[in-house]
Amino acid sequence: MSSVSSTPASKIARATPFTPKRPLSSLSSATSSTQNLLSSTHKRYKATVSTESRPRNYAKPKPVLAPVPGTPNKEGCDSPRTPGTPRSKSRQGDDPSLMPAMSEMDVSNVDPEEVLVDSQTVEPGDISGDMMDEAWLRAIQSDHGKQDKVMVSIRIRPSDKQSAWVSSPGSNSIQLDPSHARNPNLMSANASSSHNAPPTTFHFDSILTGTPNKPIYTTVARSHVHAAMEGFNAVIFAYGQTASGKTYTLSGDDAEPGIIPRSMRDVFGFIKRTPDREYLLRCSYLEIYNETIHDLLAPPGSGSGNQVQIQGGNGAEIILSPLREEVVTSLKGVNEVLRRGERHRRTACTDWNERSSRSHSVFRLVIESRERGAGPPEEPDARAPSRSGRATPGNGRATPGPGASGSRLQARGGKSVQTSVLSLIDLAGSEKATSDKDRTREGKYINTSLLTLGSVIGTLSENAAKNKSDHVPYRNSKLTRMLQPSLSGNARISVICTINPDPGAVGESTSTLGFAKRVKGVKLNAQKKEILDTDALIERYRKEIEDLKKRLADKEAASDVPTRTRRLSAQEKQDESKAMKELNDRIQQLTKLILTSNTVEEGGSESRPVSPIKVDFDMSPYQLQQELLSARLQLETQARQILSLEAALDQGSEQHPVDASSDDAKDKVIAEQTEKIRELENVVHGASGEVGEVAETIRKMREEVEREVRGSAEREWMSKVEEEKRKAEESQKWAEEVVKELEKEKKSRIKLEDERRALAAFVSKFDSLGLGFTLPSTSSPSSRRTSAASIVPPMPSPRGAAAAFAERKHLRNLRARKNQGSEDDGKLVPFPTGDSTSTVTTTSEAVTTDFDLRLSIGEDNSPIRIVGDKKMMLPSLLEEEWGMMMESTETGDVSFEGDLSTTLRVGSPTKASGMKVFPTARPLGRNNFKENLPES
Ligand SMILES: Nc1ncnc2c1ncn2[C@@H]1O[C@H](COP(=O)(O)OP(=O)(O)OP(=O)(O)O)[C@@H](O)[C@H]1O
Repeated sequence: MSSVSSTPASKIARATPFTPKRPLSSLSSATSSTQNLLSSTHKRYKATVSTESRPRNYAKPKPVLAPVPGTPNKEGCDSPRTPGTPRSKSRQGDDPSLMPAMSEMDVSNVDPEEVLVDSQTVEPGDISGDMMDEAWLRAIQSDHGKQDKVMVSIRIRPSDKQSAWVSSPGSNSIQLDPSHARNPNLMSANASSSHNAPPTTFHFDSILTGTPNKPIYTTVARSHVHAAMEGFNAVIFAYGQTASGKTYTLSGDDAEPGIIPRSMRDVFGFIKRTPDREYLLRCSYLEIYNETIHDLLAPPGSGSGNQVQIQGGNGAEIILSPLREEVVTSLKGVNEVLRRGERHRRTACTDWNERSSRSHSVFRLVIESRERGAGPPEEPDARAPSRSGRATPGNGRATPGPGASGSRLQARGGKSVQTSVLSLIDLAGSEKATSDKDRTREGKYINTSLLTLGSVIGTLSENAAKNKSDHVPYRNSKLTRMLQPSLSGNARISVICTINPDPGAVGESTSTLGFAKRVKGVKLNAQKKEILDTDALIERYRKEIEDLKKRLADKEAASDVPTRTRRLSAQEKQDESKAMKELNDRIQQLTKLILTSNTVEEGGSESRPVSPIKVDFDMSPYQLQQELLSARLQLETQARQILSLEAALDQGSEQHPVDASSDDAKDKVIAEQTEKIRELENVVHGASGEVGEVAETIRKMREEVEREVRGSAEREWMSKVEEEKRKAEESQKWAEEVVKELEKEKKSRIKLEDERRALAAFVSKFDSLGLGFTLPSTSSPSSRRTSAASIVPPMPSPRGAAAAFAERKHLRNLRARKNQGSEDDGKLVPFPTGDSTSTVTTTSEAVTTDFDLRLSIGEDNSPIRIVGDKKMMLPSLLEEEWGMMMESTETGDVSFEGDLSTTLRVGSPTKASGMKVFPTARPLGRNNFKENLPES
């Protein structure tokens, strides 16, 4: 065993503001024991050397160690100052960039979804250069939530004097050097204690020494920071007499950053290593000065004068209002908040500490996290009252209190949101009365609140040790009231008790170690806090109901002893009826949520709802089915909620057994709730009946629609068939008539042909007898007209009768045309101009008798002119058969006017080949015929 001694002064020089101005009386040489203690403590948590642990520049040794409280040294304080008005205008004006009002990151000004931090957004510079010891990480992670004890560590401040305390290297115990057993300070400390002989040996989780802050962080804080990141509330605080090194441990300085800056770096490191979650980080900074809570980040001139009130809560949760919270997304942001808060902290030069904390300061980080890649946020129910949180003045938005009961981050896609609070607390140090009036007054407040903390811890530890439930006086100070949720169990707690090893401080050190010992006895039961979305909540309710039913059954089976036999104190009765009221409120709230859902008619005084579904008869059967499905789901949800209400009611009775004096009131509450449940059941049954009716209506409607559809389709098809039949009959009739006409036509043609043949035979007979005569040449109409005028009895000539016959026929036709033409004159449709001459295609196959000329010019029936060698054609035949108009040209060609669709037949296919057909540039007007026709 070796004595705990000082650290060499050359190794403890640090930058301001923590460097006291008072010179050290002497700087003794270092003893190896301190180093040994340190190394022995930390070898269990080996981590690779970080940049922060590299050797510092210790070239400028500075006196840093303050005297023990028993030896005030007034010369040390150049000008004692009271930081009574820390946020005076002049201070605010120092650096406009640090003015809180300017911060854009006030939680009430930002959209939480926009400021989430995840592994991708963390800057490399924001995380510690340390390589994580994987084994260590696994060990602490498996331990999360299991620890039911406070972690207590002792940090011995380096001293230039002979230490009064000894500790074996590698041991976690500390013992008072026997030579100091009769130390007057120890005796005076003992006098105020109820113990006969003060204990002089103590065992803790770790005994730490030395100047470096990194091993301190690794040993006492890292596991708790990780627990907070995993969803558990965590509290780390430093306790000890003034000038023993609490602020140095928590905040440190530029050369040796303390627990707060290191834990913030670790937070970002943790996020970097957790790629499957996203985080919302908010921090606040406050202090308790003379039993008043002040917001260190509040903007200047805020209405409440920066004072914060503790509101409501049943102890499990408290709400601080108004408290500014700032969203942080980087280490830089956190450091800025820290700097701003520290500027406003109340420190003063005291007899023992150049920069003594005159208040308890609390730095809080609210951590909300959610699995990444969840669906869109669930629509918050606007009608649902806020379950917790406070209204931020001026904007009406809720901000959760330190109990972190309200979540800014929305649960979504069945994924829960984890919420936890990491609180890092630098307590003011206990101190003796000083010559300064203000300091003495502050000291009184500090000591009172520390005493209350001590007695709260003492009661808690005793309750745990003796399985008692004695009243805990949390409300006796602001500090204990604020720490109530954590101290009553729902947090992982690590306490660092700092002591001054000087013989002159043995009394205070013993007292600190006694406090540390009591803290060790406090039992914890930290629970993760999760906020669930609807799907997850329903699932959770279902499990909870099953669990509760099982527990109830077990209990009933295990004991017949009634649970309501316990005797309660007045305070406990009050607490219980309050708890019952809260339960009642919660049930009412849930009831309201159910009743204000769409199933209830707005403003209806009756609890029975109207039809949960308004049947829209324009909906398709499919839509109606969907409606029915959603109604069924709604019904199931209501049924589950009723079950959970029943379970909550059962749980309430189980957790808060009532004594005889308040039975009536509680029975009344239970009767009210039972009545409400009955009403809800009516609602559900009513809804069920309605759903049945709706289903029947839908079924009938569907049948009707199907009948209707089938009927109308059949009718439509029948009318179509009728129509087709009618058309077919008409076509048949028409075809029959056409056939009849054709036959008639055929008969008349045969008759005509016979007549023609007979006539031709007669004419040739007539000619063969030499009775015919020859007409003069009729190459042109004019010449024909001349010939007609000077007509002389014709002389019989060979084929003269035939020619005469043809001529007569021609003239007859022309006359007929002429008569008709007088009606049609000017109505002829002109030929499209510009058409080129087309060669008539002939079908040489038609060699036997006739061949077809298929005219392919245009689609209309415009007249055409056929030009060809007269000799090659049988004009008379053309004229006779098809009514083509023949006209002689000067070249001796003949032209025919006819119909485009006409099929021309000529007697000699070979001769007709090469005949040209082309559209006339100008239609042949009737007048031409009139002029050219000989008078009959
Ligand atoms: N482990 C340490 N190594 C080197 N210097 C230390 C150490 N602990 C404390 N000091 C120095 O001792 C002085 C007092 O420390 P500190 O201000 O942290 O004490 P405190 O407990 O916070 O006091 P108070 O309760 O009055 O605020 C400071 O100058 C600080 O730098």
